[in-house]
Amino acid sequence: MQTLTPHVYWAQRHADIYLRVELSDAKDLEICVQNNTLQFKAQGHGAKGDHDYEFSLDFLEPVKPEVSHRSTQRLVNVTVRKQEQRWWDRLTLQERKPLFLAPDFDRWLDESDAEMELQAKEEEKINKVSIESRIRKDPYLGLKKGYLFMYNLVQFLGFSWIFVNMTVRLFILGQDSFYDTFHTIADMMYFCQMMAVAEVMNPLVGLVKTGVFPAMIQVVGRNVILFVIFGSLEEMQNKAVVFFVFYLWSTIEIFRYPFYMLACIDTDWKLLTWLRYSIWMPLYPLGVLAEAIAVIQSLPIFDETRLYSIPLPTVLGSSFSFSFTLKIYLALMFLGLFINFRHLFRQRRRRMRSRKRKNN
Ligand SMILES: CCCCCCCCCCCCC[C@@H](O)CC(=O)SCCNC(=O)CCNC(=O)[C@H](O)C(C)(C)COP(=O)(O)OP(=O)(O)OC[C@H]1O[C@@H](n2cnc3c(N)ncnc32)[C@H](O)[C@@H]1OP(=O)(O)O
Repeated sequence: MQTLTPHVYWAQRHADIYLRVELSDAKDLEICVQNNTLQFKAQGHGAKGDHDYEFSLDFLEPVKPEVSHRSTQRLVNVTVRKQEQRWWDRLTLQERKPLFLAPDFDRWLDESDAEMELQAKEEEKINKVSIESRIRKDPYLGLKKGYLFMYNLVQFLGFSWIFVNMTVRLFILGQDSFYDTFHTIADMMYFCQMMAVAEVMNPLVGLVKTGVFPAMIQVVGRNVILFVIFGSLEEMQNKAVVFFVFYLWSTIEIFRYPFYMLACIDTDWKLLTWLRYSIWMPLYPLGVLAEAIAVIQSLPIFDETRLYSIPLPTVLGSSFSFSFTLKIYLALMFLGLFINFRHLFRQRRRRMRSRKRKNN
């Protein structure tokens, strides 16, 4: 039988050379690398029909002696590993390309595309390792996510009940609904705000990756208003300010808690994420303003009733009024507003940046 040369197509990556030999039903394959030269011999059906086909290639740079190959009905794929991972200017030592050799455009990449492919593979590998190690490191991950999901669900239901109840009452009763908000809503608000103490505990025990201090400002700030100002002064309970404070609190929470619920199941709804990280901008200052009005309205009542006043020895006066503490607290509220506004702004920027990165 006459010995002929098959058509050979090639492509490269930083670590490998790929050869596609156009030979169908190839048998008696002999493929090896000796002295940096690939020797290929096989019998099969090529351009000139059934024959023995062979070729050899002197590589431009050193390759590893092991060769892997896989033959299909239509062709033989040969992979040769480069000794050093780097891009070659051409395949063969001789500058003139052998006539039987051509680029494999199905696998062809230029150097920068191959670099990007390599980078993507590396990133995929790193992600896989980090996911695997996270799963391996934390056997309670499912339990933690389950707890957080349930916590957020309960809070979402609580605040939704408050929000819907207040909205319906506003539509039916108009401004009259302002004055008995406390009596209809307070029990549920007590429940939700007592539960919210978990929001300080969660980052403390490492359940969520966020600062303890902003959560503490938020929870302490609201609970002072709810339990000390509204809860202990009956005179405050039928004031319109209760409506505004409760309405502003619940408006953010009906978006924040479902956002967290979705985060627990690794889901992200664009609109919800945008709302969670945007509507605090008008709501937070308005909330602090409403809370400050409540504190200011309570000052004369504390002075009158002497509630929580500390009796002093007669030389120092009769007693230390709680309203003095509240005046200091008023200043702290605006400091708290500044700290949390900055915190929320950073969270928003971080979140939007990571979203942009994901989209690119
Ligand atoms: C030391 C005591 C000082 C006392 C000083 C008193 C000063 C008083 C100042 C009072 C000011 C308070 C005013 C306030 O009451 C007014 C209002 O509320 S008005 C209504 C508008 N309000 C808001 O918009 C604020 C809402 N609240 C919050 O956003 C949070 O409470 C806050 C702590 C401010 C910020 O939340 P966080 O730090 O957790 O940020 P993120 O939401 O971005 O979360 C970070 C990552 O953690 C994950 N996470 C957090 N919580 C959960 C959860 N429950 N379940 C699951 N996952 C959670 C979240 O997914 C983020 O993960 P990733 O980074 O992967 O995205």
